Amino acid sequence: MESTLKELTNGESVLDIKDKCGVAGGVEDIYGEDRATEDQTITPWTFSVASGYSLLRDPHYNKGLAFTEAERDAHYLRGLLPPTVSSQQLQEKKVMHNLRQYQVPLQRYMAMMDLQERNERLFYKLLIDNVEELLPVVYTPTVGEACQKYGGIFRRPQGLFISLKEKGKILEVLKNWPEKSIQVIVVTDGERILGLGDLGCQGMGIPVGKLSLYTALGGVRPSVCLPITIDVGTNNQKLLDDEFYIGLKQKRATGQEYAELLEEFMSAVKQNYGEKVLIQFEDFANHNAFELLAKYRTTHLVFNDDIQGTASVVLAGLIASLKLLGGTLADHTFLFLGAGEAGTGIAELIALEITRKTSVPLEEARKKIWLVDSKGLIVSSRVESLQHFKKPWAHDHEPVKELIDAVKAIKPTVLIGTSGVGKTFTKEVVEAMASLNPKPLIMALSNPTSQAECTAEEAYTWSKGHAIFASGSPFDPVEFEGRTFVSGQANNAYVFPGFGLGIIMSGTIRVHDDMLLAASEALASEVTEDDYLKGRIYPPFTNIRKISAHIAAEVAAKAYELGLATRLPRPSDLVKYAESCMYTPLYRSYR
Ligand SMILES: O=C([O-])CC(=O)C(=O)O
Ligand SMILES: [Mg+2]
Repeated sequence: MESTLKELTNGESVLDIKDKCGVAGGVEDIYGEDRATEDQTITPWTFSVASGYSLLRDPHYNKGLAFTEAERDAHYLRGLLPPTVSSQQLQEKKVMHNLRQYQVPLQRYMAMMDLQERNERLFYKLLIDNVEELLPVVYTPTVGEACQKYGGIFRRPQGLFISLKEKGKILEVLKNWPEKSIQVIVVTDGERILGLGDLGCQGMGIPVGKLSLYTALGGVRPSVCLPITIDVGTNNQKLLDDEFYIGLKQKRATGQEYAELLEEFMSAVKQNYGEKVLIQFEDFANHNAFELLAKYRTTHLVFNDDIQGTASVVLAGLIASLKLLGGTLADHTFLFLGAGEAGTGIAELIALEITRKTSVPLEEARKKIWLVDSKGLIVSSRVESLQHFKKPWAHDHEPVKELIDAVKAIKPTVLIGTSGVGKTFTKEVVEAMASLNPKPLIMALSNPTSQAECTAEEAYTWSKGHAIFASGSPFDPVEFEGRTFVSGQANNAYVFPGFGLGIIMSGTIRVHDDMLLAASEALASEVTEDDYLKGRIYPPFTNIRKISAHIAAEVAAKAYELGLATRLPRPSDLVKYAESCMYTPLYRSYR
């Protein structure tokens, strides 16, 4: 029988044939056991109740000193713990105290990662209760440094690594992951980590960090989150020469080889987890980011955080800022430094919002938006040589090389930095913005802090306290002439956790741009009078779970309206429903 099959298959695998005949086990066969033939291997999963030593070593269930007397008896923990029984609150106090002893941010990051590996609920309790203090530790800016040094500080693997070595076996690799039910994947190929460039396999810090925010900020259960790094090599010579580098030591695969691996990955994910797993692309280089989004947005539930998430957050800040600046979006003129994923993604969403609010056609709306890239202002005479995602922004104007000259020529009311290059909003640029506008809106979005186009202090002092400022990475409040300015953090972290929750809770199968607009409106409406008085156009992160519930509700409402939601009937109160879906990190009692 087997030899007949092999003859019949002409060398193709039995799985291929099964696929073609449409008899594959498909998504229901999550272990691949039905579809495997006798000569194919499957994973021998076992499930058992954790107890004793293994319970203490299981981060999902470990509670450390918080195991009660009864639990210590029932779960064979006697003697494995010292006599004292602590509350989670006391544990939290202790860990926060210990963390604050570390002066070096990277040590805090490592301590937090160790905690996540040791006691997951305590990790999330800390992150949720101390979000303003800990966000810069597990996320930008520290996560950037962690990725740069990832090999050196590597202890235990986190997430799933899919490299060129796994070509042809990606489905099996997915089955190696211990959780079977996955709702969100954040995936990177490490080619453009924040504004730090190609960090190859060490980009893993980003999916891990983003997903910890999915849980802490958006309330998505940790067990349904899967961080993935696709390793196709790196062109970063420093890493290739680094003996501690953890990735493939080869130059990046490109072209067909790259596309095939990604195609196998996308198919395997859908096959293994079904239609409703959200795949968030993160920190891919421009060319791949745009292509992957265009290629998969009609067949998969995909979301590019750098193009779409950043756009939604920045648009929210712009909508909110109208209370301070006056006018409508269509009355403003926007100038970007940087015409990559973030720049063009934001530009497109601003134009879309203008068309939704007015009768202005998209082509006209785009004319209010100008972009500068490394070669200068994007103008129509350059159109032939422009990458396709820049072409819509090539307006009629004479060539301008420098940003400062573009500011003087275009006279923007809003200046947005998405260049990935630090210190590019010079004193001259900020002063020019301030001379053109009573309240210049300046956003320095590049991450981490070292790549910010200018600092909060520079924006306020150079504009003599007139600028409204927001940045991608956080800055401390700034004192200027007796006033305290608190800047907002225009980071996609405001939106993606709530956005993802909205999609998951409604069973939405595709991302639609109108859902991004809904998220922007929801976030903008959370800015209070008190925030405006301090000069901020984003709410503080302290209330982020409440904000995420609102974003989730608005995104879900839009999905239902568009007929893209599959969870029926639609809950009548979506905010309440979102809140009820959210993970809480309090310990549970064990029977
Ligand atoms: O990770 C962040 O802080 C924001 C982001 O997506 C990026 O800079 O690529
Ligand atoms: Mg990113």
